[in-house]
Amino acid sequence: MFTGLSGAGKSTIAGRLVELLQEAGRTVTLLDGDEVRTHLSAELGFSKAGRDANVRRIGWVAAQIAKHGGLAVCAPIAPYAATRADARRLVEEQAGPGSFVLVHVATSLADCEARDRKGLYARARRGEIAEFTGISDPYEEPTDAELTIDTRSTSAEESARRVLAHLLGDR
Ligand SMILES: Nc1ncnc2c1ncn2[C@@H]1O[C@H](COP(=O)(O)OS(=O)(=O)O)[C@@H](OP(=O)(O)O)[C@H]1O
Ligand SMILES: Nc1ncnc2c1ncn2[C@@H]1O[C@H](COP(=O)(O)OP(=O)(O)O)[C@@H](O)[C@H]1O
Repeated sequence: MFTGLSGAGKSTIAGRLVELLQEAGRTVTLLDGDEVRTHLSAELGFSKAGRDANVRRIGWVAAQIAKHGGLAVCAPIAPYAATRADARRLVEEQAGPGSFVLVHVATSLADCEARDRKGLYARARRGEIAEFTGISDPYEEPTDAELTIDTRSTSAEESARRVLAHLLGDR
């Protein structure tokens, strides 16, 4: 599971990771934040309860996939440590210790805001989006990530290859 602020680079790195896994002959399911919000969590908002339910659903689906030997790559913001821990527990209960890998895409708020690819930070600063992660809603930095990625010094390609190496056991 990737975690990080909006615009940190989760989807970009996760998308490339999926391609690399497929090239390595692995079957992989991508549970991207935006797609999950459209298909699995359409009725949920961005309150703490909404986010928790969303991330637990992702964890549950990933656990089912992992249980049957598949690989799920997930890329939600997942701002709450306890909820990420729930997802970890759900997956490890089904697929064993070490089967859940947390990747913190640790792009700073200042950098995400400078990119502001979707214009969401500007809207959040104007008060047009309530409860926006990093602006008016919390992001709890992980202390239990298996990998931490600094996108200032690591390209998306290199980041995806680092995660791939970790997943394929080349640690
Ligand atoms: N209030 C608020 N806060 C944060 N993000 C918001 C909000 N409203 C809409 N969006 C858009 O929703 C995307 C994040 O959804 P997630 O499902 O990943 O969030 S969470 O894990 O449930 O917290 C996020 O997408 P990414 O930019 O890809 O992370 C935003 O585009
Ligand atoms: N080193 C990097 N790794 C990942 N994305 C990067 C990097 N440098 C710049 N970017 C850009 O940052 C943006 C990240 O957007 P996205 O992947 O949708 O983030 P998220 O899914 O975390 O919201 C993209 O436009 C991407 O091209």
